Amino acid sequence: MAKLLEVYNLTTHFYTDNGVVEAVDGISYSVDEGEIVGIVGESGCGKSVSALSIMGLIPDPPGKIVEGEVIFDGQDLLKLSSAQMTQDSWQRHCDGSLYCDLELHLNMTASAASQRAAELLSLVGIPDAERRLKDYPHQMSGGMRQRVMIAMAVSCNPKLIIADEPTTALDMTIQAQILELMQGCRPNWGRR
Ligand SMILES: Nc1ncnc2c1ncn2[C@@H]1O[C@H](COP(=O)(O)OP(=O)(O)OP(=O)(O)O)[C@@H](O)[C@H]1O
Repeated sequence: MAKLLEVYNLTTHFYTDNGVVEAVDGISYSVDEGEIVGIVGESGCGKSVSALSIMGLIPDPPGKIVEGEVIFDGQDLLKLSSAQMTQDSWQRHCDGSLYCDLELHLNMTASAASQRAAELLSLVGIPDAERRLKDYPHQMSGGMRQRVMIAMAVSCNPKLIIADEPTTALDMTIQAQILELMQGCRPNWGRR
């Protein structure tokens, strides 16, 4: 299977008043197309920082990626400028609504985007999805908001999703449903 993501010797440090925190210390791994890779480790071992490093979201200062390569789809992401990273599809799910994502990134008409957004909300287990589409975040429960984020993550059929503790705020039943959903809908992420 083709390699989708290759991480070599990724090393991220934070330069704090109390010294250098070697948060990520030379990790290497790869992810094939359609493959699920789990990263486990004790609290503070660098799981989140390694994910943020890949996405170009390390706050600099105090953080810095001091070494490594992150090859996604044949391109070294660490060599891209921040403007290129922002323009690129990498960070498109960091803001905006589900509906706007569909309109902007898949060039859907407003009514098609609305219909697909309702489908995606149903897919992640939000009841009465059409009505809920018009809700503001504060009108939803924490678990619902988390499921909307997952719907946004899968909405544009991404090749890769980096999910950092995607089920933490959810109860056990919903946790299982979300993991099943993420597992079951790759590589087309639920697209019919
Ligand atoms: N902005 C920062 N400034 C200084 N140190 C930081 C910063 N962000 C993270 N760290 C440090 O980097 C290390 C790795 O943190 P990270 O959040 O990646 O851990 P984690 O493995 O995801 O932990 P957990 O499982 O508890 O979420 C920790 O020692 C943390 O204190």
